[in-house]
Amino acid sequence: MTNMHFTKMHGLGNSYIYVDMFKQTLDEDKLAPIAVEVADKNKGIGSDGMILVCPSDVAPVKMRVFNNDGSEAKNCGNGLRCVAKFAYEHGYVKEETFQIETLGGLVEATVHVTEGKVKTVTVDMGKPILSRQLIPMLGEDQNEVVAEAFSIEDETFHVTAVSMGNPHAVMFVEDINHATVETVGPKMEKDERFPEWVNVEFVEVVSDKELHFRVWERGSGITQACGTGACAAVVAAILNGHAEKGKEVTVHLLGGDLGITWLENGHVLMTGAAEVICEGVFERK
Ligand SMILES: N[C@@H](CCC[C@H](N)C(=O)O)C(=O)O
Repeated sequence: MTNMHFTKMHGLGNSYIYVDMFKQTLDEDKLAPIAVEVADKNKGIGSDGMILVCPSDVAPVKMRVFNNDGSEAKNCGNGLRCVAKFAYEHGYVKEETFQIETLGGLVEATVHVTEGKVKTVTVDMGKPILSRQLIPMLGEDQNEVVAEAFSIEDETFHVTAVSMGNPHAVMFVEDINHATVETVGPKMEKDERFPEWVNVEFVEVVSDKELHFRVWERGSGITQACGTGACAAVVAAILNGHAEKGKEVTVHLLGGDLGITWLENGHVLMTGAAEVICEGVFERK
């Protein structure tokens, strides 16, 4: 039996088990099974996955993200805000603006602190990747995939593909309350046209400043929120003429709101909450 110290945190209800790798080690080949184990709501702690807060050679801290099926992702928006809070409140960084290494590259986080506690975090998520090959998505070779017809069984959807370090397929719907997240989500997630699978987002445009959002996450299914997905949704909204670059868009997710701006310099800024739920020790067999 090995005991693993953890902190459960969430960003708008998108919860992960955070493990402080500054203070403990886990075998590399055990990471995927541990993520599945801790995420289990009946026999584990219950979460959308596991996030390792690790030392880095190129930044004060590095994030590694595992979905609740054990697959590793290159990025996680809600995770980045929680890692920023964790690193700042544990004294691994002293500045309020610092870099975080992800498998998708470096991002910059700014923590907003009240009475010594981080309440919200702004992350410069970098530039979205729009090239079909880099999403990656198969199909006729045009550089960007904007409102491309995509048939599943006898239904046709219009997909805009955006990578925020991880792949997203965004679709605009008339009424978010009737979005077919549970049925279309898993089919599109593992469709062979997405060789690395994909996060699937359903978005209702309220105005050029407001979107409603639901997600089927690759490797985790329905979650309350997806930070990278919300960034992808705003980029897709702008590419489809529903919103404007340089102006903040409020994205309403099941678990709360995110403020997202696709800046004129190409970077995407995301601001939202990060919260601790509990800390404890997980007894591993
Ligand atoms: N919840 C996340 C994204 C987590 C990874 C994703 N499921 C993937 O496999 O790419 C977020 O807040 O961005």
